[in-house]
Amino acid sequence: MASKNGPLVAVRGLSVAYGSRTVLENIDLDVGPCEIVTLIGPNGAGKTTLVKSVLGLVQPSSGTITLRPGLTVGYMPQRLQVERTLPLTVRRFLTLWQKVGRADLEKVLVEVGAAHVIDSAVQTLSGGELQRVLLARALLRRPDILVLDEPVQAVDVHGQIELFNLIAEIRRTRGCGVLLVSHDLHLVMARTDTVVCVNRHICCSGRPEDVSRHPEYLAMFGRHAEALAVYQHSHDHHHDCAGEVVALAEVRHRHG
Ligand SMILES: Nc1ncnc2c1ncn2[C@@H]1O[C@H](COP(=O)(O)OP(=O)(O)OP(=O)(O)O)[C@@H](O)[C@H]1O
Repeated sequence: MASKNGPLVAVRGLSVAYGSRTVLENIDLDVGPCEIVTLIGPNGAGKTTLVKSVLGLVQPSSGTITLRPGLTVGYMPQRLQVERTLPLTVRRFLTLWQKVGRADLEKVLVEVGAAHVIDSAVQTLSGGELQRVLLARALLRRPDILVLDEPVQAVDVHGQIELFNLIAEIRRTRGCGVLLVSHDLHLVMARTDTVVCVNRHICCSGRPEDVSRHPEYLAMFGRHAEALAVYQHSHDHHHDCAGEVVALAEVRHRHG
C-alpha cells in the first residue's frame, strides 16, 4: 500500500509482453511529488508501453505498479486522432469528457498560452497550439501527476523550448509530479530532475548530469550525446519543488 508521503508512482520489477514478445523487462521507476521524470530511449524501446502500464492501459506480465491513494492523473497521449471533417471547436473538445465552467475553461487556456484558440476548430490548430490544448485537457482534471507522451512532437524548436518551460512552470505553480517521454535530449537534459534511459530494460537513470556521462547513455546516443556532455558542464544546479534553483553541492548535501 502506497503511503501519503511516498512517491506518487512506484513501479517495481515490471515486465510487459505483447504476445510472446517481451518489450519491457524488470523496470523500477519512481515519480515523486513535484518531480519531473523523463523517459528517453530509441524508437521501440518501450517508453510508451511503460507510460501506458502506469496508466493501467497495458497489463504487465509481472511486477507491481503502485499509485499513491487517491492519485489523480492528467494524461496527454502521443497521438490524437480528430476526424478532419467533424466540426469541433477547442471549447467543445475540452468539454466533451467533463463538465467545465466557462471561467475554468478560459483560465486553463490562459495558463497554457492558448486562450486565442478557444473558438478555433481543433483541426486548424498548429502543432504547438494542439499540444497546449491537450495539456489544458489534462490540467482540467486537477492532476497530482501529469503524464505526457512526447509533448513537443510536431512543434518547432522555439515552440519546444516554450513548451518545456511551460511544463516546468506548471510543476512549480501546481506542485504536481510530471512523467514524460521525450526525444529532445537538449531540452530533457536542461529541464528535467531525473532522466530514465530505457531500452527494454533501464540502461541508466539519475540526474541529467550523471546520466549524460553514463557509458550506456553514450553508447545509445553516440556523438549527439558527447556534444551534450560538453553542454552539460554548465548544468551545475538542480530545481527544488518550487522550481527554484539549488546548487548541486547543496543538493548532494541534502541527500547525504
Ligand atoms: N499493442 C501492441 N501490440 C504489439 N506490439 C506492440 C504494441 N504496442 C507496441 N508494440 C511494440 O512494442 C515495442 C515498444 O513500443 P513502444 O511504443 O512502447 O516504444 P517507444 O519507446 O514508445 O517507441 P517510440 O519512441 O517509437 O514511440 C515496439 O517494438 C512496438 O512495435
